[in-house]
Amino acid sequence: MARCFLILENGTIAEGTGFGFEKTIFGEVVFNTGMSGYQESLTDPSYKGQILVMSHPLIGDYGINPRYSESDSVQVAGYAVREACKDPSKMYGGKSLDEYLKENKVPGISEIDTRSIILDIRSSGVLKGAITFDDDPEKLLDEVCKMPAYASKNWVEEVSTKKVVRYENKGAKKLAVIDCGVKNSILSELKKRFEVIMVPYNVDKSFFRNEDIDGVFLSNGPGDPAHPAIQESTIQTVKAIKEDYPIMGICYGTQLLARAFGGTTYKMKFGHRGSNQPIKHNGKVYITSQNHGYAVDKESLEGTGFVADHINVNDGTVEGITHKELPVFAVQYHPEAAAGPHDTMFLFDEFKKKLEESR
Ligand SMILES: NC(=O)CC[C@H](N)C(=O)O
Repeated sequence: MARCFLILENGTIAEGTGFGFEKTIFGEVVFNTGMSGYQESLTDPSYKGQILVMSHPLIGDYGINPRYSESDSVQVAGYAVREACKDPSKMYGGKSLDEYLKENKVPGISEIDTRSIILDIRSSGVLKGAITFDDDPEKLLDEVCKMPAYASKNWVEEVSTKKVVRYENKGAKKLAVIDCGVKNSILSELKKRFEVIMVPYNVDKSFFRNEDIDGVFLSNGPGDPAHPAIQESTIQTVKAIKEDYPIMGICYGTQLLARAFGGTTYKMKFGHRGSNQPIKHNGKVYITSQNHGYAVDKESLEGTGFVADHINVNDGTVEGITHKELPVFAVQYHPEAAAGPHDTMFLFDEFKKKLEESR
């Protein structure tokens, strides 16, 4: 295994053991505290452009199961772990993290103190970073500091479907899914309940005039929901249809919906990424999976018609919004889990009921 370095804009240069595909990459460095679900995170399009650091020390021990992939490839820019299991269980065939990341042309670094790096991120906020196998990491420090801000790129463009894709479901209500990088597990929950028409993130509002749609779903996705390209496309379309259908959003979808109704979003210090985040909704506490670095600004919901009725118990962040009059709601967390607890899976059935009641 080759020497490898994780370089952070705060000057940290962590030397470790490289695995996966040997190349230099740059990205926004974020962390996930999940003990399982490494394959779901690696393949979640919401991580596009990010270097993912895991706080759990041993990653890869149960191998790779194609069923767990959230998209057709590894989406993270790079991966940083304490220990990349070299001899995984054979229960899913025994593919190692090293082989998997090599196949996907993504670099990884192991044998570094991931927890001290995470403490740095928790105190300073998310950082720009790079992973390199070059022997002179110092020379990259300047480039890391000068790399464009993560928020400056429209990452959704890289992960959204380029064409309309239809999934039949005879007799079921028709749901338009605006694909900002939808996870496979979310799509599978929707396909169980609806006839799904998946459309690109920049679908024009005229699409809805020509299709007999019963409801709309706004998906998870990477990047800043305030990006100008998103403002000028997805959010304009959502604005045009926001009072015409039952709408559900997950994660990025919550941010799009809030912004379409006049609310605002902000970048969090280091976000919530893991599968043990407690939220309170209607007097009950649910444990949820989360992967978000932006959030809806609660005060900005004033006058939008939304109430923030899902709240993070740890820090008071808005974790879900429900419209007081319209059949429209969205949650910042991931009710489909993948990986994590299924406490809030019922929301998909609540949404199905809204479509059945509304037309
Ligand atoms: N998983 C998501 O949809 C993430 C939404 C958004 N990119 C954020 O980081 O907050």
